[in-house]
Amino acid sequence: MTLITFRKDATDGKARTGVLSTPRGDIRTPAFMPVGTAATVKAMLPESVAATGADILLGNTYHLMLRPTAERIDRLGGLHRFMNWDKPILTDSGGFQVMSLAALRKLTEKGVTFKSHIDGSRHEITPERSMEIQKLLGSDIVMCFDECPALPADKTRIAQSMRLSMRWAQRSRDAFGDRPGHALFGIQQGGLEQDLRAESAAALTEIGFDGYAVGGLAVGEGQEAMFGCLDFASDQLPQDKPRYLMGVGKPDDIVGAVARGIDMMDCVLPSRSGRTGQVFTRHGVLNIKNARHQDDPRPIDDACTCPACTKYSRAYLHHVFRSQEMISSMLLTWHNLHYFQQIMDGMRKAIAAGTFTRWQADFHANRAGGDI
Ligand SMILES: CNc1nc2c(CCc3ccc(C(F)(F)F)cc3)c3[nH]c(N)nc(=O)c3cc2[nH]1
Ligand SMILES: [Zn+2]
Repeated sequence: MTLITFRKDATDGKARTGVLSTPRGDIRTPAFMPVGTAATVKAMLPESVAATGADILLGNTYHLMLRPTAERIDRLGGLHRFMNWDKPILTDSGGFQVMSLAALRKLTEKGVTFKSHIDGSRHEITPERSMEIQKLLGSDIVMCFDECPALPADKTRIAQSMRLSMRWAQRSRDAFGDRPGHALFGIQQGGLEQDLRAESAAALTEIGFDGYAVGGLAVGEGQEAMFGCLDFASDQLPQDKPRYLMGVGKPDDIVGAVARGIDMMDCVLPSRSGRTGQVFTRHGVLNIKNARHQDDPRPIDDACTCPACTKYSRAYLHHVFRSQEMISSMLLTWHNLHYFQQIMDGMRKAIAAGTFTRWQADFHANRAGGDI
């Protein structure tokens, strides 16, 4: 069984481009990973997600352990078979979702107990149980079980939480065992504190992982604080392994993160906002429900090659959104995911050509207003 290998093909400043190879397929980096929370990228067929250019998608331990349960998915052949996605899947470890979704949560050294937001049943996730669930799901890239502290929090609280996550990282590593062809990623914590992030990076590097996530960000700190943290956090992590910034983000967040050494990102934004009528374009954001679109025969973006832009007018998309037709979510989600993948493709090419600085300037100039 081949291992998972990360090949860096080029760098431009702190930005990198390369390929993360797995037995289920290659992931071109920098990579954007669509969120497929409960075994589906909402409003998209798997073949449509692949057509947008996604090489990997995200699944969720928390949601799937509650319904339909990891054991049932395992009995049915694993998550890839279950959801008809044969490319790589990365699953989060569940801790973040428990803290943001579940009720009556209790955090101890052992792990987290909570009440299901679906039926009120009681559950426990520990590093060991999280590894077991992710193994039952069959995901290719497994995340350590961690605690992502809610901000704002004082430095003492951030330090205690980070040190707990580092003990859980060791337990995750021990429970993951030796699984050729599957990767385990550690998650750096430490809030916005350079010294705590350094301590976390050192602890994770000592344990040894196939990739390193920057956790604890995109939790309301704002872009300036996030970029300030990335300015030092990336360099604290091993430079020969993939770096995954969790939960990011808007197009300009993504570009700024890649410029600071990030290789992989995920965000619900393109899919979730597509369902609310928010459309991302290279000239900025528009909302299709606005009355100004109701007679507009033009496509969303005449340079976009997605089905929404090549086959439909703004007037039509306005109509089906207003009428709450399912095709609205399908077309707008497809367009947004396609657009996010176009950004990644543009960055990969620019980094390989050594023209990333110019590409960034064009990216920001294009978005500077103008009627979209
Ligand atoms: C939105 N901001 C954010 N998201 C964050 C996430 C979730 C990422 C994720 C993974 C899978 C899914 C799924 F729906 F596809 F399943 C959805 C979201 C974090 N996850 C962990 N483990 N540690 C963190 O410290 C952390 C920080 C995060 N900031
Ligand atoms: Zn489009």
